[in-house]
Order: sequence, then C-alpha cells, then structure tokens
Amino acid sequence: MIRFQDVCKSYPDGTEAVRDFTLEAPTGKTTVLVGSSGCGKTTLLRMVNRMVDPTSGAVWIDDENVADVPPVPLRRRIGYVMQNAGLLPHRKVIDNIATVPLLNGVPKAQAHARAAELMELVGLEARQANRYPDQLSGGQQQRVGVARGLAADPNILLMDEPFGAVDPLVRADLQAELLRIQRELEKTIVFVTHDIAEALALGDQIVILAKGARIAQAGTPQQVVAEPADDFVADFLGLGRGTLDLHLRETPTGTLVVDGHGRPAGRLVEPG
Ligand SMILES: Nc1ncnc2c1ncn2[C@@H]1O[C@H](COP(=O)(O)OP(=O)(O)OP(=O)(O)O)[C@@H](O)[C@H]1O
Repeated sequence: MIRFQDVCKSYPDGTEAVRDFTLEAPTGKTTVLVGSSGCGKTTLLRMVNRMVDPTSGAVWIDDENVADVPPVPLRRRIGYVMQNAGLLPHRKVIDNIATVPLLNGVPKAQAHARAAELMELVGLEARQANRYPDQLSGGQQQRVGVARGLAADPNILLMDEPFGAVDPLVRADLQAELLRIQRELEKTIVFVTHDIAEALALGDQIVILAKGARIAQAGTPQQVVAEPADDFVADFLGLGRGTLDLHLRETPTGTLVVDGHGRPAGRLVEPG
C-alpha cells in the first residue's frame, strides 16, 4: 500500500502545487489521479519515488517512510513510465528495457532474457529487440516504456500520462494491454492522466483532483459516475455539458450508444 499522509509541496518560487493531501493507494490495485493541467498530479506521483520531496507530510510504502530510503535504491525498485516513453535514443530496445536490471547487477544474458519475455508480455515482436527507439512507432515506444518499467519486477508502477502522446486507437489498445497485464501481475499502480475516459477505463480507484491537488472525489469509477460529489466533478465527467449525454440508436447490426454529439460511445450489451 502507498499512503500519502498530509503531504504539502511548495516549489521554491512559491507555487503551492499540493496542499494537505491524504490518500491510500491499495496494494495490487490501480489508482488513477485525474485532473486538469497543473493540479499537482505529477508532483504527487514523483513524491513516491522521491523525485520530489514533500515540504511537509510523508509518503509511506507499507510501513516504510520513503524519506528514510535513499533515492537511488528506492527508484530501482519502483517502476516509472513517463509520457513519450523517455527511452534512451542511442540504445537498442532490448537494452532500454534491461536498463534497471543491469544497473542492479543482473548478468547481461539474464537481463536480456527477461527483457525478451517482457517484450512478449507488452505485445512487441522479438525482431524489434535490436531496433533503436526512433525505428518504432509512438505506440510501440510506449510499450517499450511499459516493459522497461516492469523490468526489475517492481511491486509499484508509477505511470505519468504514459499514453498521452499517441492517437486514440493506439491509446485504446495500450489501455486494453495494461488492463490485461494488470490482471496477470497485480502491481500497485499509480496512474496519472487528464483524460477522464482513461481514468474510468483503468482505475480500480479514481481520484478527481482540483487545483492544489484538492481531492474533489475519490471512489470506484461506478461510484463517481453514479454519484458525482459536486458540480466540479459532474462538470469534469462531462455530465450536464452534453458530452456524456448518452442515447440509444438502432442500427442494422444492433443497438449503438451515442453521445450528445452523435458520436458512437459503445455497443449496448444486455446484462447477464
Ligand atoms: N519545479 C517546479 N518549480 C516550480 N513550480 C513547479 C515545478 N514543477 C511543477 N510546478 C508547478 O506546480 C503545479 C503542479 O504541477 P504538476 O506538474 O504537478 O501538475 P500536473 O497536474 O501534473 O500538470 P500537467 O498535467 O500539466 O503535467 C503547477 O502550477 C506547476 O507549474
């Protein structure tokens, strides 16, 4: 379990990014922090692996205060996946994935064997192992980023808008892969996004944040959609603005759900 306890963060220029934030991210579950640009999501995420230290308060991993763990060993046991994958351009895919195990002293052959397994897990082809990152598509690069985050077999995976830079179809693919991988591996994931649809799709728990990392609402996707805590949350969900104003449209092949703009939102499946 990850526990943020009364954390605050003010940057040296006086920006108050996080004010008195308390939250538990349960073990083996995906917690999604969702909110508009600048509300403090990345700052919170980086407190877990000490890329940012809180001004006050504490972050706990189980019964260990991360402030008591030196940053380098801490980061080597926590997976981190960032937007644009953050790959090393002059290193082959296989070496990018094996980076952390190699730093941890795992012999090269073993680290590469593990990297090859991970490539398969995230849906990359074996022949892509010896390519360089710029020889892959954006979506494939993100898959490499996820594989690299998992390479040291961390219990915790931090993901900062990992699918933000790819087109919607690839993004949906990557989300589906992550759900599949998570069903298998049951990592404790903290996932940052500004996309409410992504949050609803991926989160066991979603945390809707306002400026200063104020928790507007935390709960399961079902709870948040069924009972938005206030107008801010309803607005963020698109309720009341017509975007989630769903209707049924009969088509020759079945019933389609469309949104307020007539765009398809999904297929209606009868319960049971
Ligand atoms: N190193 C820094 N120095 C000063 N201010 C910072 C620094 N890093 C972040 N901030 C400010 O802190 C606030 C929160 O930033 P943060 O990156 O955590 O937000 P975010 O929700 O992740 O935003 P985005 O979705 O745009 O990445 C913003 O006002 C930002 O400008």
